[in-house]
Amino acid sequence: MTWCKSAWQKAQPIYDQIVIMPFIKGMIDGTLDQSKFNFYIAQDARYLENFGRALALIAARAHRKDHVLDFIRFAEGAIVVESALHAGYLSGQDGAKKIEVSPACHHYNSYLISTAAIAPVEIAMAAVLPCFWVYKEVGDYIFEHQNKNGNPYQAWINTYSGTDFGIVVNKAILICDEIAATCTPRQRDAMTEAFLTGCQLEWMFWDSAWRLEKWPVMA
Ligand SMILES: Cc1ncc(C[n+]2csc(CCO)c2C)c(N)n1
Repeated sequence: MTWCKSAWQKAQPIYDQIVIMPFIKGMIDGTLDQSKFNFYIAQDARYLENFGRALALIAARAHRKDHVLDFIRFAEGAIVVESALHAGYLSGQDGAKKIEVSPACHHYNSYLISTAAIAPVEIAMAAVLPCFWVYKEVGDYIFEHQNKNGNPYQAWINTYSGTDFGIVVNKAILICDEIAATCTPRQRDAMTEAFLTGCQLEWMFWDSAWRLEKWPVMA
């Protein structure tokens, strides 16, 4: 079995808990409270900037030249393409108002940047894979079960269930399998651990938006 298939099998319990989250159910039927979605989008803007930087760091550290190029393109996608989706949802709101990063977003950003900067590069690649793969699976799941009548979250759903995004995700999966095939069992286990951590952080990101998460103590 490929590394990706076995990693996904291990992540299945996390994925199963993601698709039943109230945030996801709300996007499916279109009833998700606008304030929770706005919180999510605002946090995601802070996340995407860091994610783009993490991908650029991995590009710089990749061993194969074709992987350098792939990760440069992923980084561009994170910053440019995704920002367009965000701009659509945030239009009409005060773009200059930079919201405070939530604890879950802060934690995810720190994990991505530190892993991309100093972990062995195969672990860094595994750590960012859930950002692609979980979104593809969740996007497809929502698309299949959605209420299409005036769902305010249609643009989001179309982005992550679309074929263009599918091609990018398949590329990220293929790269991890290519790298895992060159690794020792111990390195592959470390990749799996990083992959599972990324999946947990994806769950936490949606959970924090549902709770409009705040810092437990403030100045
Ligand atoms: C918390 C969070 N995780 C993953 C994504 C999805 N995503 C963001 S950038 C990118 C790759 C390049 O387009 C992908 C798949 C998101 N938006 N927010």
